[in-house]
Amino acid sequence: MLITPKRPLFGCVAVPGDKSISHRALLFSALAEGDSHIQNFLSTGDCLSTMACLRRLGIDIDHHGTEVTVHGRGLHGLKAPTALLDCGNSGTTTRLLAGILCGCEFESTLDGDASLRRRPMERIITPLSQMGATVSGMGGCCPLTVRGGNLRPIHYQSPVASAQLKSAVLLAGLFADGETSVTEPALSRNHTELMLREMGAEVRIDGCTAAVRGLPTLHACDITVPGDISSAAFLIVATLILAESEIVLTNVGVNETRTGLLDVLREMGADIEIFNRRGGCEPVADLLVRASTLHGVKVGGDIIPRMIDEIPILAVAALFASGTTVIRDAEELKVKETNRLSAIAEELKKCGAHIETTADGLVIEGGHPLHAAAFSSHGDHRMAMSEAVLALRLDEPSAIDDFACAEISYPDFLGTIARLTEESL
Ligand SMILES: O=C(O)C1=C[C@@H](OP(=O)(O)O)[C@@H](O)[C@H](O)C1
Ligand SMILES: C=C(OP(=O)(O)O)C(=O)O
Repeated sequence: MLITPKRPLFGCVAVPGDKSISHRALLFSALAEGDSHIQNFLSTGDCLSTMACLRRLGIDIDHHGTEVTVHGRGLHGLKAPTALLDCGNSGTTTRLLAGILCGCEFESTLDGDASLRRRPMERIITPLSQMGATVSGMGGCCPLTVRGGNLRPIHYQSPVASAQLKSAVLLAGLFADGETSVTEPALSRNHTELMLREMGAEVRIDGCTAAVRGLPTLHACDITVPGDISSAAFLIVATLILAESEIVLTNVGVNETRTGLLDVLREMGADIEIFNRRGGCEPVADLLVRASTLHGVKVGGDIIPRMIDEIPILAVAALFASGTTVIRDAEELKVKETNRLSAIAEELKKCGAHIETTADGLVIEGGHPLHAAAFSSHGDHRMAMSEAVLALRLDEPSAIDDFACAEISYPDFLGTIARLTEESL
């Protein structure tokens, strides 16, 4: 894919539905009694993997683009699959579904692509085994075989702030008689807690501890998925770094456990207004973003889980900020679709960036001259879109290999950029 430098972005756009919430809407609706209707569903790679797995587990799902109806079969309604459960590229599918399968009295195997097979599953194997399930992986990775049933509640002190780990334990906790809780070192996204509560489960949230009481009856719901702030992030940074740009992003999910990037960009000097706040258990808002003069910042600690998927695009913003940006406490990026810390440093250097990795983050010196380059996405959607945003600001067209992986979370990303550019003519 060849990306040419662009004029300002201008106009109004709604980003696609939130990936994390789309996964959860499917999974939890399957465990509910009755039909759940989902609107603005993210109908792309990862969420379609979740849908295919649920169908293999005997759930009927009607799917028309962004509208989905899940015919829930209740907490104990999943059927033994006759084939492997293919989670594709999706860590969320694997870890959340593993938690649910621990409550089912049959054996099933979860597997996925080469990237997924490298991602650590030991982090869920440990607590799920403590609950009484039999979960085994190849060297702590996929393929993962789960034999469930007869679970006991636990309190789990998680070594890592991970919503996927937390959700796996809480979902297994739905099948255990009593309260199952997870305490994490910093608060990760809380969509599981909010949606389970909305569906009638007894959920307790106390700082970094989330707990669920087992054996609830979950009731079917109408769920409208907010726009994905992790997808909005690419358009926000593109607008900030392309002079004279001004865009409005409508219907963006602004759950506080996801808005770390907005806080950091504002601290860097970004002109971002959040208005029209509305919504139910998952708040949404519209964002007005204008091109801005940015300066470097130090980022680390509890804010990192609130922007865990936005570090690659923050690194791109930092290239156009004066001074140095230091990102710490981000070692979790090493176990995403690719090692995002080394991949960002390797790729951004290709266009002349001054960027180095540290043990747990990145140091980026902004303001150096940059030039067009041939980038690799490393097969990682967030890398591909970060590189595309960077390419918009380079002197000549830049190439990105395997850009197609962007479809995992934002299929029409380049079309959206093209439309916003035309509107500025
Ligand atoms: O729960 C979720 O939907 C997600 C949690 C995060 O992963 P971790 O739980 O591994 O931090 C995030 O990186 C991923 O894109 C989606
Ligand atoms: C890490 C991500 O997703 P997952 O863990 O579900 O593969 C992501 O979308 O950036």
